[in-house]
Amino acid sequence: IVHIAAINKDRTIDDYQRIYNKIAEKIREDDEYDGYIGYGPVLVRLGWHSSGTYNKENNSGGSYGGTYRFKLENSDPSNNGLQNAAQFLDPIYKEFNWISHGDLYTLGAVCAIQEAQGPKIKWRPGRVDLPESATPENGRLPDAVNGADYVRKFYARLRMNDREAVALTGAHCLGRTHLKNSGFDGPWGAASSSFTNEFFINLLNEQWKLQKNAAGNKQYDSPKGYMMLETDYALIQDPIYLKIVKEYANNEASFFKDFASSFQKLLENGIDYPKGAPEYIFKTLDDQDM
Ligand code: HEM
Ligand SMILES: CCOC(=O)c1cnc2ccccc2c1N
Repeated sequence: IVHIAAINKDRTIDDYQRIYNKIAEKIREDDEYDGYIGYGPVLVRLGWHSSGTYNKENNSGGSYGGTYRFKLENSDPSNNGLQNAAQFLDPIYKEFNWISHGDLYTLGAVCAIQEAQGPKIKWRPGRVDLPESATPENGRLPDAVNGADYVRKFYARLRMNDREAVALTGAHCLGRTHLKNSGFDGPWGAASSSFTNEFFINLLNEQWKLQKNAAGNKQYDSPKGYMMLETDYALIQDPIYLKIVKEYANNEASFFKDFASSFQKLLENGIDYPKGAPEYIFKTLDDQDM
């Protein structure tokens, strides 16, 4: 399968910055969502899940076709809760319906990370809405009740190495788990809407206890009300991952640099960009004194 980015010569960075600003202003406006965590984290998860269906073996799945908009994909149990992000983006799409769904989902995630004071993420337009027949089957997104071997193998399918895998999982500094969505619960009170290296610091500093939650699923809980999935905790069980976790816990700049490159790679998996294809770095609302 080959997906070539379609360059729309009529659209400039100003057009996409306008959409970015609309999303960023709406994130500020709709601040009550999920106990005042806000829409940032679930927008990041939508951008990740619409890209995480990629399979390097046959270059299938991924963000290009915007197939999350079809029932088969948005009703995948792995996508429980992402309807909130899709509904958030609906009015933005209605106002700017010249953008493809794949570009919108990924732009929303980049916006959410940058507005959460995370790193600048380079973003390239050109994804094209594909028909429903292009929708990947359910089951391509990762399960949370697994160890390091599973995590390494899963990320390899997305062409990610150990550093990229650890960096990407650092996005779990944002938001929380919801029993009704995934059968996991927490963190309590501590869920954050700022993008930092706190996830790695927590992994190393908290006392973790593996226990069954109210849904009977195993997760690691700490006395201070933090939680980790088994796939999170795997990052300190595996000696290679552990070394990288320590690096990011002690050097937020290194985490930011690796996250920015890994997240762009994740969002662009499966897409061939023609030479000279435009690449944008959007200004935050703060950068624009808005
Ligand atoms: C092995 C890989 C991963 C597993 C098993 C996993 C699993 C999960 C689960 C179970 C949740 C809770 C969903 C809910 O109950 O609402 C969650 C939330 C989240 N995940 Fe992951 N995840 C993984 C990797 C990633 C990656 C690569 C990113 C982004 C780069 C990411 C970003 C997020 C965010 C931002 C949330 C919070 C969403 C919210 O607050 O609504 N995750 N993840
Ligand atoms: C910085 C405090 O948050 C955490 O340590 C943490 C850990 N794992 C997660 C896994 C999925 C979603 C949110 C998660 C989360 N917020």
